[in-house]
Amino acid sequence: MAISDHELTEAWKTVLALSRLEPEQTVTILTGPNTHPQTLSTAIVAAQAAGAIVNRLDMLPVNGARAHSRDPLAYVGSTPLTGNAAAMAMCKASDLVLDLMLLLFSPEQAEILESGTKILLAVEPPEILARLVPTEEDKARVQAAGRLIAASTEMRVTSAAGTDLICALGQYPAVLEYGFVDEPGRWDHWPSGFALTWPDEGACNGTIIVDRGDILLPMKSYVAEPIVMTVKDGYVTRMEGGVDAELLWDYMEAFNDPEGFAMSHIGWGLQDRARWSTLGLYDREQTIGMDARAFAGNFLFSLGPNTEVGGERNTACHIDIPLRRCTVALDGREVVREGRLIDLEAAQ
Ligand SMILES: O=c1ccc(O)c[nH]1
Repeated sequence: MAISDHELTEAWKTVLALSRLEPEQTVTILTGPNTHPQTLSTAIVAAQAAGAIVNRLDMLPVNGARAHSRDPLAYVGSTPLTGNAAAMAMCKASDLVLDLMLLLFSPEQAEILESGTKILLAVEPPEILARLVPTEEDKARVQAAGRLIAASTEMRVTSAAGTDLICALGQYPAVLEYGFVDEPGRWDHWPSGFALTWPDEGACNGTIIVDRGDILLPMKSYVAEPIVMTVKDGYVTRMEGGVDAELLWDYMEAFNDPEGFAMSHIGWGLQDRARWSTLGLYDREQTIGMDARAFAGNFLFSLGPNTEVGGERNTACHIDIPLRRCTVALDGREVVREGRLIDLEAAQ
């Protein structure tokens, strides 16, 4: 449902203020063919209102003839910035990049962040951006989860459906997604509201049941028949189930890359303003499904890349699978119980 330019401009002003944008700082807005015009026009107004020097860098699309999905998160790793020294120089010379195109899971994103530039991803439609404007409370909740991840050596995920997954932790940092970029060199995604990390390489084993109603992304489907995934030494080695399982496997095989079957990030949803059911009300191409990734109490796991945390696995195949009704425990301490969030701050 549409929102007004005024409402989205105010939302941008809030997010840029939370991101500590200062007068005279330089903002580069990365755009592409799928950038929403209202998101762009209101970002420009809000960034100028903050006194920033605002540039636009419009990128030509890549990978279109290789990908089997139009979702920008479906085919990752190479972007219009890959091998593009001029565009990289502009991003690195900026204090803040507003990514309205999607660089996520690319070595170029990591390289820009290393220069101290902040990157904020924002590609959801305007009404979802406005509904999920981040807050300091979101940040506090995600940070509390991140502290627990950083202090833990094991994540165990179980469910009545039969999930039983054990992941060793410690090799990789916690990645916090609370929707704004308030530190130099930080990446975040507006909208979001979840914490994640990666299992230690090769140290993730067990069974994951993707049950009825659980979500496959970028398919944007609610699974109708359970998928039984066998995880061995950090890779999904078997997928058994009905047509959902066959469709997923067929899609992943198109990449012809065994690294796409590796476990990627693992974590849980903390956003109580996001809902499991929202995805079902949108056409597939209208959203990348951030409500599905962020709804409070999900267990979100992913397959594919680990470049976000400095890993070498730059596979183009990236699958996100949020599960309901799981229990997630860190060194035995439950953070989600049967799909319901445990309030860490209250429990402390
Ligand atoms: O914000 C995001 C989006 C996709 C993903 O896999 C991780 N975080």
